[in-house]
Amino acid sequence: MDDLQVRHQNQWIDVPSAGSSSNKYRGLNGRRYVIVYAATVLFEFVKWRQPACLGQARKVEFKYCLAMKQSIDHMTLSLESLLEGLLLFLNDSEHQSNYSLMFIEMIMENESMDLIRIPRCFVHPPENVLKSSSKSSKISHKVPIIDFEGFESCRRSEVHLAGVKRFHEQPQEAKAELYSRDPKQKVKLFYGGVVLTKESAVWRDTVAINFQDGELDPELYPEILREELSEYTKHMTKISKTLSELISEALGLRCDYLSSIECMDTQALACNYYPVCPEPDLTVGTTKHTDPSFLTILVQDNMGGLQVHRQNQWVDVPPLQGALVVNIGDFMQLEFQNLCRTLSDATLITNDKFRSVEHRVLAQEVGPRISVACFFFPGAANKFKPYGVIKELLSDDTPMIYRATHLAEFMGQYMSTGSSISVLSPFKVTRPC
Ligand SMILES: O=C(O)CCC(=O)C(=O)O
Ligand SMILES: [Fe+2]
Repeated sequence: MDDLQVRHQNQWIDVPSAGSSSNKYRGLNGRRYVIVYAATVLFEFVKWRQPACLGQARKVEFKYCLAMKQSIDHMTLSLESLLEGLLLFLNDSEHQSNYSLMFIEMIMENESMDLIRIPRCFVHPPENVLKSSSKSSKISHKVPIIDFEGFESCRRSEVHLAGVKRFHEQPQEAKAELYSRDPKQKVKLFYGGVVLTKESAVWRDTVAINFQDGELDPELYPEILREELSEYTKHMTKISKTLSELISEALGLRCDYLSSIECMDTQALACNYYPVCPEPDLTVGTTKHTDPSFLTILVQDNMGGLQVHRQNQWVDVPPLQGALVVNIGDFMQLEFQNLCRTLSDATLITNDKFRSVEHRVLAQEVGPRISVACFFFPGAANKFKPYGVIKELLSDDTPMIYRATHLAEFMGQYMSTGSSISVLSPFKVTRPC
C-alpha cells in the first residue's frame, strides 16, 4: 500500500499508507458510486492533512452520509476497496466536480480543525483572484449612492444578518438536515457555491431559499431564522415596489410599468456566510458573475469584499450602514437592452439600456462576512410568459438586441451555461449587416 499513487490533474500523487486493513469504514448501501465517494473523501483528507488521522476520516465519512441524506445500512467496507474505488473514480473525469463538492462539505464540517492551507478544489486560476480595486486603478470609479431618507430604510438589516450568522454558526448536526444540492429543494444549505460547471469551489456557505414555482412558505424556513426572514422578505417586497416605480421612471416609462408586467413578483434568497480564509489570495468568496434575476437587493455587513467590474477594473462596493446594494440582473438587461445588466439575464427586457453588473466577493483573512441577496423574478404564474424588449425603448437608433424569452427558458439556459457566464448571448437577435 505504501507505494500506491494515483494520477490526478497530470500529477502522480502518493496515497499514504492507511494502516492495517483492520481499519474499517462504514459505507452507504454498498452502491459503487458511494464507495467511490467515500474513498475520495478519505484520500483528500489523508493527502491534505498529514499526518492524517484515520479516526477523523471515519467521522468525516459518517457526516457525509448525513449530508447526502442516504439511508445508512451499516455495511462495512475494507480500506482496500475504498482505495480501489478511488482509482476508478479519479480516472473518470466526469465525476471531478462532484468529487470537489463532496470534499467541500467535508472540509466545512471540520470547523474545529486549524485550516492553514485551503484544499485544492477551492484554488482558482490567478485571473479570478486578481485583487485590483479602485485603489490601484487610474480612473477612480465610485458606486453611486442614492439617499432614500424618509423612506423606510434598511435599518433592521443588522438584525437579519445576525440571524443568518446565528444559523451558520450552529453545530453541524443542527444544520445537517438542510444539506442539499437538489434544484427542486426550496430551502437548502450548501457549501462552496453553486458549482454548475467544472469551476473551482468558492469560500462560502449558503442557505438558498427559492420558491420560484410558488409562494414563499415561511414554514419551510429554518426555525432559528424564520421570524427574521419572514420580516425581511416583507421588507424587500416593499422596497422592490418603490424601486420598480423609480426604474420605470428612469426608463421614461409610466411609474407602474414594471409592476404591470409582473417581472418582480417572486423572491429567491441567498443567505451567505463567508468564513475566514487562510489563503485569500488563492480563492474567492463568490466568483465573477452577473445575477440571473430581474433585480437583486443585497444587504452586506461591514466586512467589505464585494466588488463590481467596471471598465476593466474591480471597484470596491464599500459597506455603508443602513445601505442596500441594488444590482440589475440579466433578465432586466434583456428588457431594457441598454440600461443594465445584473440578474442572470433578467436584463433582457431593457435591451441593454440597463446593464447587469458583473460582481464578485473576495475571500478575506478577516471575517466571517455575512450577506443576504434577494433576487427578484417573474412569479410562477408567469413562468412561460414571454418577456421581450420593452417596445417603448426601441427606436431607429436603438434596435432590438434580444429576442423575447420566458423565465423557464432563461433559467434553463442559466443552469446549462454555468454560474459565472452571462446568459444573455443566446437571446441576441442577429441582424443583417
Ligand atoms: O455576498 C455578496 O455580497 C454578493 C453575493 C452575490 O453576488 C450573490 O449571491 O449572487
Ligand atoms: Fe450576485
